[in-house]
Amino acid sequence: MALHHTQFDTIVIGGGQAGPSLASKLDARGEKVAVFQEGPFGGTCLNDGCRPTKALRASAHAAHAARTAAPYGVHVDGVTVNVAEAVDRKDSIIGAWRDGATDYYENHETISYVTARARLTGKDGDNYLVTFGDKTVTAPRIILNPGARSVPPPIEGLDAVDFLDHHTLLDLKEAPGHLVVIGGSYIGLELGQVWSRFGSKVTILEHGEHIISREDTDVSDAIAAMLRDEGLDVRTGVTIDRVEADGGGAVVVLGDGERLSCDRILVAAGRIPNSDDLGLATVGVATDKRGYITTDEHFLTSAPGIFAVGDVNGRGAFTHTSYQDHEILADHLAGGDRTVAGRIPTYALFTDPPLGRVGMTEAQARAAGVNITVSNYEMASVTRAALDGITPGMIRLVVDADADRLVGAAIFGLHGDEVIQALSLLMHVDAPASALATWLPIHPTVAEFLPTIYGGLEPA
Ligand SMILES: Cc1cc2nc3c(=O)[nH]c(=O)nc-3n(C[C@H](O)[C@H](O)[C@H](O)COP(=O)(O)OP(=O)(O)OC[C@H]3O[C@@H](n4cnc5c(N)ncnc54)[C@H](O)[C@@H]3O)c2cc1C
Ligand SMILES: NC(=O)c1ccc[n+]([C@@H]2O[C@H](COP(=O)([O-])OP(=O)(O)OC[C@H]3O[C@@H](n4cnc5c(N)ncnc54)[C@H](O)[C@@H]3O)[C@@H](O)[C@H]2O)c1
Repeated sequence: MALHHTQFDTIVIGGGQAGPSLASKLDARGEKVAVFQEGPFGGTCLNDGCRPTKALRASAHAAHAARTAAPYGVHVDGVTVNVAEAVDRKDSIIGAWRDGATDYYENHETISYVTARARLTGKDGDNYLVTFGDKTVTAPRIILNPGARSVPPPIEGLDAVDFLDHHTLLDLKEAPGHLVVIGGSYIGLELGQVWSRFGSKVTILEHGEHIISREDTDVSDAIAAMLRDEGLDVRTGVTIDRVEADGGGAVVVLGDGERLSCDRILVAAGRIPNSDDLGLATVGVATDKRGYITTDEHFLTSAPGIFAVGDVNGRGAFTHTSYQDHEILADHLAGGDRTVAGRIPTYALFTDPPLGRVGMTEAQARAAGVNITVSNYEMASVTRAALDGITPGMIRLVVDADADRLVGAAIFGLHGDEVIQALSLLMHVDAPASALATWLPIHPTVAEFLPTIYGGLEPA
């Protein structure tokens, strides 16, 4: 920790995926900047989110590839997973990144990087007061990047058992015999599949009618089918009545009376913004009814000079949206004209194979009154998928027929997280959807089928 001043030009509260990079840019412009970060450098993404989960996903992929190698003429006997070694691998990759960045910020000659929880405590003239421990520092500009946190749903008895979340699950040294996952969305599906491949029996309990419910229902159902084929017990429309402690494990009692005995429970039932303990009321920063800080298209809150970036502003819940928030705000503070208006949503669900998404679902486009044409294609008919032997999935293009513009796409299957980005770029540069018809992709790749799929558009 190095507090170089007590009066700053900018104070960043929360070291998520936007704050430290903003601090570096403002520091490079000669500003006096402080960053307050509670917990390890790198926030959720680096420590218990995107990256450690993908490191373990890679171990799970290796196990799955070995177990299913026989049809390729490759015979691997007795595949076992040493979870402790997979976790060590994850820790060594993440630790190297975290240690390097921590060292950089903690020993920075001009940026004050402080490992502490900070709160807004009022205003003195043009300066906001920021308190940590028994100290107070001040600045006329505040950037809030405190992220979000997972919360357990209100299920009777859940608090009485030692349930896991995405943080504690990542450090298990052995796969639980039976892992029950509450919530069938990003976290539950990705981590449920990883632990199934590590050897756990996995049951996913989703109370909605479909898993990953923001997607078109046939896409959700295709993902559920893929997971069930792999041996996961994926249940939808489930009500959990209560949880009972049972020795070291638990019994999950469902609404229909079924009693599911399990060794551990993973709670993956949603996240809320970390806006409740920032002292927002002391300075007049408004939130919506779900606790997201309301901002304009430059991330300015209702208080002059206070900006909110990352998950806490409700304009995205991904590392790439938070990182882009930093780019937009840095540009704005330097007098540029970038805004968040018109940002096209894009993300992936990292099951294996993954779902890549951009723009609207078919259902959303229809609800928005767009005159759509739609084309669907089975991944099993894609040459590369057949060659690689990874055939679950589908590709969907949704086009505004009047404007000749792609309004959304879903690619569930091999390389879906990468191929979708060609379509995301097409939308970003506002190119005609018909450009796909004359595009020259590489053979044999998944993307090479996009012109063919474009040719199959029909009114929907
Ligand atoms: C299991 C999991 C997997 C994920 N996988 C992906 C993925 O594959 N791809 C993707 O794009 N996104 C993924 N996400 C989402 C992604 O992690 C977040 O959207 C991303 O980290 C952006 O967060 P942020 O910048 O808002 O802040 P965060 O990264 O959440 O960091 C905020 C930091 O601020 C600190 N803080 C909070 N309040 C204070 C305070 N008062 N004082 C000081 N410090 C404070 C917090 O302790 C935290 O360390 C995943 C999330 C989880 C949980
Ligand atoms: N691939 C990625 O980029 C990635 C990966 C992980 C997390 N994230 C981010 O983290 C956020 C949170 O992810 P998440 O999966 O925890 O939450 P989510 O909000 O996406 O989904 C929570 C799920 O839990 C279900 N649920 C809630 N209460 C339940 C109950 N009592 N019983 C059964 N089911 C219940 C909901 O119906 C929903 O399907 C996401 O919005 C995403 O932005 C992103």
